[in-house]
Amino acid sequence: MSNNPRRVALSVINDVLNNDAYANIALNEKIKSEHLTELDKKLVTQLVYGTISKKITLDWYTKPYVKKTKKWVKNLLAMTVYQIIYMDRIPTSAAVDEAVKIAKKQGDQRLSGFVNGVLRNFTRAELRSFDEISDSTEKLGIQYSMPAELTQKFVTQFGFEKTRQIFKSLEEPSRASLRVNTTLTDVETEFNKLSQEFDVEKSELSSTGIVAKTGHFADLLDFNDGLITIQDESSQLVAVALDAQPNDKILDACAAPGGKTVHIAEYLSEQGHIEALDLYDHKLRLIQQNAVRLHQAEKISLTKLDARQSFEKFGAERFDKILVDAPCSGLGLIRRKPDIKYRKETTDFVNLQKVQLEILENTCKTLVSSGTIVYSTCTIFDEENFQVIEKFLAKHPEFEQVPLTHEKADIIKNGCIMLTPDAYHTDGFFIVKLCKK
Ligand SMILES: C[S@@+](CC[C@H](N)C(=O)[O-])C[C@H]1O[C@@H](n2cnc3c(N)ncnc32)[C@H](O)[C@@H]1O
Repeated sequence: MSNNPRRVALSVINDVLNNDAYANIALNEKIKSEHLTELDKKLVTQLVYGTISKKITLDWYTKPYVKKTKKWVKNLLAMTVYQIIYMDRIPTSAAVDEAVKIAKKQGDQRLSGFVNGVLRNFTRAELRSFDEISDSTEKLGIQYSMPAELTQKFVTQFGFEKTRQIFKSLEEPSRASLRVNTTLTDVETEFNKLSQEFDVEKSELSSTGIVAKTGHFADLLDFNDGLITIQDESSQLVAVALDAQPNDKILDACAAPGGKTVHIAEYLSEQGHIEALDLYDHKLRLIQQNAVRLHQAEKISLTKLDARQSFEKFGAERFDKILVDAPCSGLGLIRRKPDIKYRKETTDFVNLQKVQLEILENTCKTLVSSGTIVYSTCTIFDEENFQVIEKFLAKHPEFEQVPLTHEKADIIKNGCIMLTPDAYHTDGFFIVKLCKK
């Protein structure tokens, strides 16, 4: 018998919002372990991502009726209000009845009465208007479900209007972004093939990129055979910036799951080589899987190593090029991973910057003279981007910045690629290139 999809969704939402689980991992595990029909799997996915991404807004809607209650009850109310407001095909009465049943089963008679009362009050009243909120920054945060501290951070760096544009674009569904492995096929051939089945477009940003509004590309034969891979258009610009030459020896300091490692490898001949590092065995295995699938495994060595030990491991002047695709807050990924915005560690910019600088500091000693470092992050905040580079260059006069260029001039800021998620509907992303004199 199939399990109740709302109960399954609530347990994932509780794990993510109350116990800091990652939404994608918690959801995948639950979907695998519970008996659900294909239709229910879709419903669970929508309830989980919809409720998590709009949690602050949803709580605000029921706030007048809820003084204090348990966290899971608040999550249940939010998930139900999400269905009532955003899912036209679910009748309000069905959403409320299901919530009351869950409250009775997971709590008791009193809690189910409370849930029933709140939801009846909510459905009887007119939907609150955001115009009730007088402070414009607070209003923006509540309207787009962004925590207050983070909203303030966006407004401080980008200004009010740009922040609104970014938040608005984060509400739109993510697109699927593919990269063609040009060592095995060409963009035209893949584009024509994919066009027969999907509504695809060529990427505006990456010459080897193809984008689609929807589609399950990981099930395709060409994905399995390594002719195409899934990679955001922004990430596709990193290997291009590194400009690997066929015989280069390259250090990929923070490599897992290896999306950029395999892309760089595609530029190398048999004489070229990449040392790919990461902290965890299970993550190194992901690089290996990618490398095998894209037919690049012979050019890549995997080492479990803290990149801050690169010099001790590899010695001086060992690499022609280095990629530091640094561990970061990931705040450029909110559209695809909405739970990121609620994580405490994502706004610990001091500690993140410290680690980012330490990685650059150590790896740079392994670079040959005239060698280049590309530093990239999937975040758009200065602390993890421009400030890191300013501090690094201030301490290392032997390095200088190499300005990056792109035919879309609006993605270049101070010689770096800086993609905000609203501009081309990509992840938020940053790339800078440095050269050792
Ligand atoms: C942004 S992700 C890299 C994504 C990867 N370059 C790609 O394109 O698929 C950062 C990676 O750095 C790893 N990492 C974090 N701290 C590290 C360190 N001190 N040394 C090496 N790797 C580290 C993380 O485990 C994570 O896999």
